[in-house]
Amino acid sequence: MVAPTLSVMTSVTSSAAAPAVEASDHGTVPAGRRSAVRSLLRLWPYVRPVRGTLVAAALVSVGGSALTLVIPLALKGIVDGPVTRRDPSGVWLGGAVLLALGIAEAALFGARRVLTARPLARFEADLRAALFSHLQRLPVAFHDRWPSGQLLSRGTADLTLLRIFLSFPLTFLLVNAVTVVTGFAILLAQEWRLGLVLLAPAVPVMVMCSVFERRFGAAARTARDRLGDLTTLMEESVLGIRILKGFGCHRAQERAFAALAGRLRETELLKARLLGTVWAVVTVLPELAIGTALVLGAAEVADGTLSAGTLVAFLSTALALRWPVESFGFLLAITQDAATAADRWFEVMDAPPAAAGDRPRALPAPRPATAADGGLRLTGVRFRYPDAPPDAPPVLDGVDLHVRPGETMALVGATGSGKTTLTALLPRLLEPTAGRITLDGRDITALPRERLRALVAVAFEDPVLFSASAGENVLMGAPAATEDDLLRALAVAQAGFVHDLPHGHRTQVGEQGLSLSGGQRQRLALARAVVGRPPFLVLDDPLSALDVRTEALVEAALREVLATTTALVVAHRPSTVLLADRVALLSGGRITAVGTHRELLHHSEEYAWLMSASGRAPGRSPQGARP
Ligand SMILES: Nc1ncnc2c1ncn2[C@@H]1O[C@H](COP(=O)(O)OP(=O)(O)OP(=O)(O)O)[C@@H](O)[C@H]1O
Repeated sequence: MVAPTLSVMTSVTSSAAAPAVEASDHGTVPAGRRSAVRSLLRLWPYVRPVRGTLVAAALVSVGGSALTLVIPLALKGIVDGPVTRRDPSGVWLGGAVLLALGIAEAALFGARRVLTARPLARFEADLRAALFSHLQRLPVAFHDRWPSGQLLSRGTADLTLLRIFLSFPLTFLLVNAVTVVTGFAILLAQEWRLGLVLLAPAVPVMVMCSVFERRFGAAARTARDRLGDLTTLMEESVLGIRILKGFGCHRAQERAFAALAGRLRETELLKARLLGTVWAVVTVLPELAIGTALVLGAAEVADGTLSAGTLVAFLSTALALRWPVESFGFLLAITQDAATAADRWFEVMDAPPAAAGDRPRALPAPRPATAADGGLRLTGVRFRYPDAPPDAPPVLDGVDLHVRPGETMALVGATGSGKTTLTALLPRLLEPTAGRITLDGRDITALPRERLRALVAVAFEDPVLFSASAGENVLMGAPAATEDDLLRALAVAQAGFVHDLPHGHRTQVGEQGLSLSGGQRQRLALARAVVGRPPFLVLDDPLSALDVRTEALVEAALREVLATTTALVVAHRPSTVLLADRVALLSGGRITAVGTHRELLHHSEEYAWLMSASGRAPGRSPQGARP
């Protein structure tokens, strides 16, 4: 069994080698070829249910922005009318109209927020639920490859970013575009020469925005991936706190954290610099244009070719357009962040889930089941981990094994010989690269997964418990089981300690069962495996964490359970081997010997060595057991 290890150092060194803007390992589309619009459009199926609300919010915002543009026109009317005529009541009336327009504008923008809050919270929740459910269906090989922090950040911060994008930047990208086009039409209609002066910066601003979009997109991707690495490191540090403290590694961990956080900071600063540059350009160029228009317009008013009211209205409109224009840089930045978040979400969602039934590759033609097919049979099973080095031999290389109906077979092999890997093939947590596994003559790939997992129960060497009550943890093995089944399973696994907990089996056992001892967790995991009375039982060294007295008690109870099932039990010690009717020796990726414990002791030097405490190696190395 390969225990989960801290991947901190790996992630730190891999990131250290990375350039300032690099691609992640996890299916990143190179920034140059990526289109933010295409990435965001892929979200359409999830946006569709809230499209009505978004359109309504956009219309309300357009209404608000239209009022923003109407206010300068009302101002022109007041300046050219009551102010020029020195009519106080007209000025008061004009002021009241301006106030009403201002209140209506604020009300419309407020309404947009109210309209979007609830549907967008639902949109975010739907994406999160879809990701979670997909993660549950992805094969173990996927989870072996992906660091947990990368998945956590994609299911949390990235989705919040997408909701924020839909609630504000998306609407304002559209609304501001409409406002700017309309505003310039009004400006050109009022005084076309001054309007052209204001339009002059449009070309350099557009070029700048396109360069910015590309570079910011790459930086946004790097930042989100680095945030994922940081999340992984934090999660591992919290889960592995006992090891870190026990080995005094917390300083090294802090250094690793500081290095990763420093790299994330660098990327965020790069983003800020890019945003600062584009913001400066889209602010300064229009300001210069407005200044130039002011000077030229004042000269025209002095010449009498332009009314003062028109100049006031023109400049008010130009000033009203400042924010929509300036905000483009900032809105583009959020759009890039959101497109990156969408890419990262789809990278997980695009990973194919484990097949529900048949394996896609061709199976040998089925033949009628015979009595000899009963029990558990592995024929020519090969397995290689997808991330193993290309020159590494397969972990399993032609395993042939038959566990007869009702028999208990112990599986013995040197450490690293592939015992845990073999047990993971039976409930299809891993898929063989070649070969066939049958249960009572039925190919496991032809069984629906739920059916297969009801037939085969597994207790792994590393007993994982969840943040739930002790009883709920056991009943995960058979949700339909009754209280009597639960009590029987607890008795079989010698888990009577549960009754002494403050609330009996309803006591919460804490995150990952860390409030329990290793032996207690192992007994609960054993109870979980036997609670559903499975016809096939796979136990990976079920007695390893028990003291000698409890081991004897569990053994006695296990004998009763094993008598009623077909079982494969990974064993490291003679006491566990003695639970079995026969023993299979796994060596060099194959089953090299099968027989009773006594027979193998006599006929297999490697087996005798494995079972002895002498430490004297046989003629060949048992480690990996390859010549
Ligand atoms: N996810 C993985 N990716 C690549 N190689 C792996 C992976 N998991 C295990 N291995 C390798 O497969 C081999 C078999 O591992 P496995 O855990 O099945 O051995 P084992 O016989 O159960 O060992 P032990 O007795 O120590 O529990 C080992 O060399 C291990 O390094």
